[in-house]
Amino acid sequence: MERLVTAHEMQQFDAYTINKVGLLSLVLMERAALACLTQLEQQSINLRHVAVCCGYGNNGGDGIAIARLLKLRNIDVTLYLIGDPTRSTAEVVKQLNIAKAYHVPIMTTLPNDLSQYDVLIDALFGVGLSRDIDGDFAAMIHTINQSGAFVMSVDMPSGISADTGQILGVAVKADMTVALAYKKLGLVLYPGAQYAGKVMLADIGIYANPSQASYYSYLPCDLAEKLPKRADYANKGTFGKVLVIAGSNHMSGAAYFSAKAAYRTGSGLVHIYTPHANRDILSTQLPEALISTYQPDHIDTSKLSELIQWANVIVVGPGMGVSAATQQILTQLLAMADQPIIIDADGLNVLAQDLTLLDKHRGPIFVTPHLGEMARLLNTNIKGIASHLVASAMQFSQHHQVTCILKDTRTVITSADNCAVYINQSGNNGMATGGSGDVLTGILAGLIAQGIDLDIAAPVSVYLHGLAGDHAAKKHGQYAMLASDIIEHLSDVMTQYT
Ligand SMILES: NC(=O)C1=CN([C@@H]2O[C@H](COP(=O)(O)OP(=O)(O)OC[C@H]3O[C@@H](n4cnc5c(N)ncnc54)[C@H](OP(=O)(O)O)[C@@H]3O)[C@@H](O)[C@H]2O)[C@@H](O)CC1
Ligand SMILES: [K+]
Repeated sequence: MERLVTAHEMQQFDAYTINKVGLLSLVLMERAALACLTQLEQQSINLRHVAVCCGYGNNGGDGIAIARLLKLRNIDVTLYLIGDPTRSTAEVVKQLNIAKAYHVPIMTTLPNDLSQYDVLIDALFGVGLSRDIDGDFAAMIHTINQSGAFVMSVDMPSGISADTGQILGVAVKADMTVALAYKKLGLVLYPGAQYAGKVMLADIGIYANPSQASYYSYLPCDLAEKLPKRADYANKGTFGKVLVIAGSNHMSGAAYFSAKAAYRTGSGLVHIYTPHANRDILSTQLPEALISTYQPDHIDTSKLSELIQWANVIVVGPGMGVSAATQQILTQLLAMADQPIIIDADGLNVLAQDLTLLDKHRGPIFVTPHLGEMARLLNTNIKGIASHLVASAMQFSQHHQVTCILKDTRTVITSADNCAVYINQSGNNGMATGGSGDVLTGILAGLIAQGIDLDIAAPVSVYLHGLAGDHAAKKHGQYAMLASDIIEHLSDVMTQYT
């Protein structure tokens, strides 16, 4: 598991390490500078002419120490100091005195051009960036971005919010960022992840006191432990029963993807409930599935009740269309069922028309909106959601007591009981293809059917979905891969990592 931190958490850890543990601030800074230098030396780039661009906060302090270490290696280095010197931290004052003692060349005027340098080190702002950048700092960042030099950012690309990954006015486009102690959320969330370039993590001796992470991602080594164990002595009932309510007249693809993914993830039985017109095609495509059908203009409520009682977990919504039938099925489901329900796609669009439906359900609810669906659920616009992924998902989870899987390049998962927030880092742009979301609902249902702990069901499913997508992309390429390829590569991932 990889822990991710906010700016506030990082500041708390820094303060705890310095004030309670007793490690000197200058020692941490020296380690930060050495770690940056080591990373730089491992890149195959020229280090003949280097400029280090510093502010007067401690991120600048790291930069001044880096400039001095470069000077000691006989590299031609120039230190540019931007901003108001009266705002210098105590560490910056000390670092500057040391740098002067080692004769590091220091400039305090804004350069018009930095293209004569091979490498630029960006130490303008780290986790202390608190507002939009303008004036001299903005001019400096534009000059850095226009230089054509290799750019290494210290801790954060200056201008990127450590909490949201958003650009505060203007931001440095780095080739590489050395994250000190922990990756900040803004290095993982977009557009920050793109501005950061390659992210390297450096241990500088920070002691994180609170052991419970507030934000985390999974790593491949987590899968074996998290996937539900399979009993040797088993029958098909052992691995759970999934009900997939999906599809609309002559539109059976979503039901197929969801049901097949649930089987491929290991569930014992999958029952599809879909309009009558889809029976023949689905029974041909997926003979393993049980199939019951309905006439969209006349839902048989007693048949639906029977299916609800049969299932351990229910998927509702993929490909159903926003219709009276979808509305009726969702309403009955939420009123009757007490097992976990996964609401996706048109299930969410119908829900957005009447969110009080959620109050009726007694069991756990998982919602899987993409940005457009989330905007409808929160009655806002996509831009607002995209720039505040974590806050948006958290707001919906807490207000409606549901697990929210907000799907984006970095899918964010928040839970009703305010557990740690999961941010997914597996997957690739080839997964932005029709049917990919249906596959995710099937994986989630499949794992829940097999008894995975509900607290980790959503993160494990999203991570597994992304890894299967990465395997599919390796085989078919990101342009050509299909949702069905994600399903086909579930087996590689589940055998490789377990
Ligand atoms: N000892 C430690 O704690 C360690 C810290 N370490 C390093 O320190 C970094 C954190 O340092 P930091 O907290 O000093 O913040 P930093 O990012 O340098 O910037 C703060 C300055 O920027 C200013 N400012 C903010 N926004 C602005 C804007 N838009 N436009 C203009 N000014 C703006 C702000 O001004 P103010 O808001 O006070 O007016 C303040 O002066 C961390 O990322 C890591 O690299 C490591 O070495 C490990 C040990
Ligand atoms: K920086």
